[in-house]
Amino acid sequence: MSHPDRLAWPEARRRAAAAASPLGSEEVALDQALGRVLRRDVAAGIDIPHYASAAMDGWAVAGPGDWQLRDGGPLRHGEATPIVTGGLLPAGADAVVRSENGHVDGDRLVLDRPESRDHIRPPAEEARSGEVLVSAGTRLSPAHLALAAAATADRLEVARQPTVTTVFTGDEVVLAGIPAAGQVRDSFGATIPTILRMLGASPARSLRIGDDREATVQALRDAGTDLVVTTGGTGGSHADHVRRALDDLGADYLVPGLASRPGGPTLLARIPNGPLVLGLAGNPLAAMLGLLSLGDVLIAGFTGRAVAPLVKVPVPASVKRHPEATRLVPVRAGLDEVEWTGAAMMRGLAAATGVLVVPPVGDAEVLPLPWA
Ligand SMILES: Nc1nc2c(c(=O)[nH]1)N[C@H]1C(S)=C(S)[C@@H](COP(=O)(O)OP(=O)(O)OC[C@H]3O[C@@H](n4cnc5c(N)ncnc54)[C@H](O)[C@@H]3O)O[C@H]1N2
Ligand code: MOO
Repeated sequence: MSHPDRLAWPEARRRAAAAASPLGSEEVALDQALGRVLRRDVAAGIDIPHYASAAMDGWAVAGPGDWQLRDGGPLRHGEATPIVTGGLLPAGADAVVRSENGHVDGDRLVLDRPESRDHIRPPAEEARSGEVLVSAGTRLSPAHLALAAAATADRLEVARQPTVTTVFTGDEVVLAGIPAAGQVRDSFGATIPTILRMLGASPARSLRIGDDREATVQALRDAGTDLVVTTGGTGGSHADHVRRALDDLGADYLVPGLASRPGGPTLLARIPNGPLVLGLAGNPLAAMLGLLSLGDVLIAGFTGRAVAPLVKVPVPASVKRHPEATRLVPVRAGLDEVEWTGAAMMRGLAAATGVLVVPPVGDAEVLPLPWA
């Protein structure tokens, strides 16, 4: 069994970010692309907008008022025609008068108040045909999809998502009802696959195993997915088998442990000719923060997603540093540390909107929560 050195948090994140390479891509319809990582730039297929239109309901006019009303264009100097927002501006029009700023008198349009602007949306105001509007590497939001539709895209080339097996260990874990003394209710079955999906992976299978070396070896060896995420069993006790099983399988440790509090036992390893394994501690807060620390950048590597640098902030006076380890501190919006942040507690993280990453020296960084 290995006796791992714990890596500094930023170095562990760098190793996790470099651990996987993009898996390849597939084409999906726009309405299937939310949350996927774009692999080919989306360029405007036409000028956006591609015709001059009215920005307000009212009349398209040519020249200064008053105007002779007519039904449709083209307009000559001194003529006007009704138009609605988004309507094609008739040839000859040089402005739109809003309906509330003019009135019709017989066959004339009379201006009641001068307009401060022309209320015309000119062609190509937003983008020129061919201009790149969404870059490869972007995780697609609803706004990106609406923009891609305006750019006339029908299908998008997106990254294949890494498949994940989750392996939850622990003889003492129960799934329902009142746990007996010595048992705990499961914190992970309903949450970790969902978080993995939020981070851009495709959870394929969940297994539950007892504290058993052979069962752990088998679960890791037979997973058949790009990634395996385990919980519990990362320690050195007689009941902890994740490291022993990885050693049995000849795994290489990319992150043997993390110099963080909590989440110290978090590991990342590669099984030869097999999956990457992200081993999370059993303590619920430690597991969640280990997953957010390394899982996000790891999945970004599998999908080619660009990772934005974390926002740096001074360490608030109220937040204590740890002399050797990076503290992972659940905080509210104003960077106030929440209560109940013991490694086995969930009450603090449930109240938090982010995690402050507090190194032994230097500025802190803010790790966003994917659900906040
Ligand atoms: N002698 C030492 N003991 C411990 C050390 C140490 O350095 N020396 N490290 C502590 C730290 S830090 C952590 S974190 C844990 C790591 O534990 P494991 O990853 O081996 O996890 P387990 O021992 O299996 O479980 C720990 C804890 O978590 C509970 N658990 C496990 N699964 C679930 C689940 N699905 N839902 C809710 N809670 C779960 C489990 O019942 C234990 O209470 O080790 C410390 N000990
Ligand atoms: O690393 Mo443990 O995570 O503090 O409970």
